[in-house]
Amino acid sequence: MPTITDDLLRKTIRIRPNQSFKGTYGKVTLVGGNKHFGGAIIMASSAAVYSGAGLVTTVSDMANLSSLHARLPEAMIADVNDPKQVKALIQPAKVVVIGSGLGTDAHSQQILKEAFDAISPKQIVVIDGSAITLVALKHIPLPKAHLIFTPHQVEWQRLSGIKLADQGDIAKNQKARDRIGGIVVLKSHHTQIYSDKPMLQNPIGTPAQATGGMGDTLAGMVGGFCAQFSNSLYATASAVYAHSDIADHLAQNQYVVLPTQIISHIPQYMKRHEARR
Ligand SMILES: NC(=O)C1=CN([C@@H]2O[C@H](COP(=O)(O)OP(=O)(O)OC[C@H]3O[C@@H](n4cnc5c(N)ncnc54)[C@H](O)[C@@H]3O)[C@@H](O)[C@H]2O)[C@@H](O)CC1
Ligand SMILES: Nc1ncnc2c1ncn2[C@@H]1O[C@H](COP(=O)(O)OP(=O)(O)O)[C@@H](O)[C@H]1O
Ligand SMILES: [Mg+2]
Repeated sequence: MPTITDDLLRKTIRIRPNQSFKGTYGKVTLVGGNKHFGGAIIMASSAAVYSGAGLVTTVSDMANLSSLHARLPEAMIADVNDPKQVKALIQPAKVVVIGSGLGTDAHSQQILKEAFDAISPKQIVVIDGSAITLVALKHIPLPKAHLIFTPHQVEWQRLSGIKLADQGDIAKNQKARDRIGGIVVLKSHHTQIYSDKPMLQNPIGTPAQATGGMGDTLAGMVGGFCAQFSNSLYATASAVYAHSDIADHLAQNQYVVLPTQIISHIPQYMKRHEARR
């Protein structure tokens, strides 16, 4: 079973060419954050910006407008309750991250459907949190695109039908991924990444990461890495590894590692692990 090492980061994180501009590094649109879960979409959006995405737009409930602007002035924001804006901001994105803090009520369901309708086949779509739950429980059809699912174990149980106790069975998980398609980041204390290639195992990470918002942060990182680096599987695996490696480092001196602390360390970490000249 292949394990991810920091070699993969050096192959994935390219040196930025001098002749480049924000457009070179990909547009990411994030959709999520209802009135109660604003923090989730703020963390995901911050993780995308701090991972180096060229242009980040957050489509969220307007209740989150001032907190998002105050914490992350780099991001643009649009109203998730305006279907025209949802469509207009999804269409030009290279990567769409959807679901972090979206919620699962009827209104969230409507937003997810509108967002999926706006997606086109060349786009990369990171499906996280509430979006996974809605797809699984409300049978919302998936868009035709390059899909990356980031379920925790309960979300994977909902999506795949595989009970938590059986999720140690790699063949079973692989079979479910083959049925669903795309890339599946099955998050746990040792996250596994399923795709049409052999499963990639993340060998690192710490229980200091077991705190709310940790997965929202990973979803934003996956979005940011996929916006910039050409191989989506390697970009995803690199984001997973970097997320855990930063956490491991901080956990040497901390009982718990906060998602926002991981976010603030991403730019320095990426510099230390970029491709060698
Ligand atoms: N600050 C925020 O705004 C936050 C918002 N969040 C959002 O809240 C929404 C619901 O997500 P949740 O994951 O809380 O709710 P879910 O209903 O999807 O699943 C969580 C439930 O499963 C249980 N569980 C058992 N084993 C687990 C495992 N291995 N991993 C994870 N959960 C396990 C948990 O204890 C909990 O009862 C998502 O949209 C998410 O993005 C959360 O990320 C928390 C932080
Ligand atoms: N014990 C642990 N060891 C390593 N990583 C962990 C541990 N517990 C949680 N994590 C990581 O934290 C994240 C939790 O994701 P998730 O449950 O979706 O969080 P949230 O939705 O609250 O943001 C995943 O990336 C998971 O791998
Ligand atoms: Mg989550």
